[in-house]
Amino acid sequence: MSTVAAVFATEVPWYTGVPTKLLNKTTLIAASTDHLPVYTLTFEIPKNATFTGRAKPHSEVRIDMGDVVKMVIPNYKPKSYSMSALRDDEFDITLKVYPNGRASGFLDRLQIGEEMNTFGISANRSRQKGEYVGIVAYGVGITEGLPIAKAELEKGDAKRVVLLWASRTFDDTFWNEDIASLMKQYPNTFKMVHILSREKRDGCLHGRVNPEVLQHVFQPTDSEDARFLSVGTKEMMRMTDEYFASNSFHMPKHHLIPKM
Ligand SMILES: Cc1cc2nc3c(=O)[nH]c(=O)nc-3n(C[C@H](O)[C@H](O)[C@H](O)COP(=O)(O)OP(=O)(O)OC[C@H]3O[C@@H](n4cnc5c(N)ncnc54)[C@H](O)[C@@H]3O)c2cc1C
Repeated sequence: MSTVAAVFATEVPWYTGVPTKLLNKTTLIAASTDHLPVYTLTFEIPKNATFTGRAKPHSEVRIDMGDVVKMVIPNYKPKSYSMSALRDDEFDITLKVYPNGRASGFLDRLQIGEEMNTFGISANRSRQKGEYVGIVAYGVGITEGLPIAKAELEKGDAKRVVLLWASRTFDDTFWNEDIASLMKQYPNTFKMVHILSREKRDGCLHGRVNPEVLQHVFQPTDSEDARFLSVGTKEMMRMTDEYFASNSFHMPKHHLIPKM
């Protein structure tokens, strides 16, 4: 074998990731007949790991820019998960486990102390500044929505950050203490709105997200300065862009973090 062929034969593809140990599993919503379970998995950040190609170190994942972690599911493929928290030596992902879900099922079965391959990847986004930030999170999309809302509040240039979270019922929500503490910390800047499709509850909107709901929830003083983000399935995000456009917030002009 020539030297070049030998190098190619041994080179590990960039999307293989590096072994990453599961340290902890926290239940946010327990499995029941009515609710799919949601867990936070805490992993140790691999030390002295080398990343090539588009893979990047976990410590360089920019939660505020929509970067994600790729969880390499054996005999399947790398699947995207938002990093819900990043600390010096650890990171979290928060996931909903779907019935027969290939990736979420594997992650659910991973035992504390076991390793799986993971890597960080850039979402290739830039941020548009604006005094008004509106975020719509659909279901488990809050795993990206809340950390970005928090990051926007910490940056300090937004005068208002409004987060609309669409869930089936209030029992499908989690992180309510984190949300309450953000409301306490930023009483004049942060506003949280829940919309529930299958429950009527005081203090929450009822129904599905539509242009009228968005107009009611997001009321920037200066519409030119308004920036929005929606987090959900591709179809939900495309639909939300259309709703915003019908309210005169045309995308990508009003995207908070448009793709470059
Ligand atoms: C950029 C990005 C970030 C993401 N971040 C997160 C995250 O932080 N947490 C998280 O839990 N997931 C996240 N996801 C979704 C995740 O990548 C997987 O798609 C999800 O875990 C389902 O994969 P699965 O293989 O378990 O399910 P599959 O085997 O693909 O599907 C199993 C069943 O579940 C249903 N299903 C799958 N996905 C959804 C869905 N989103 N809503 C409703 N039903 C569904 C399918 O229709 C099917 O019936 C993210 C996706 C992207 C693109």
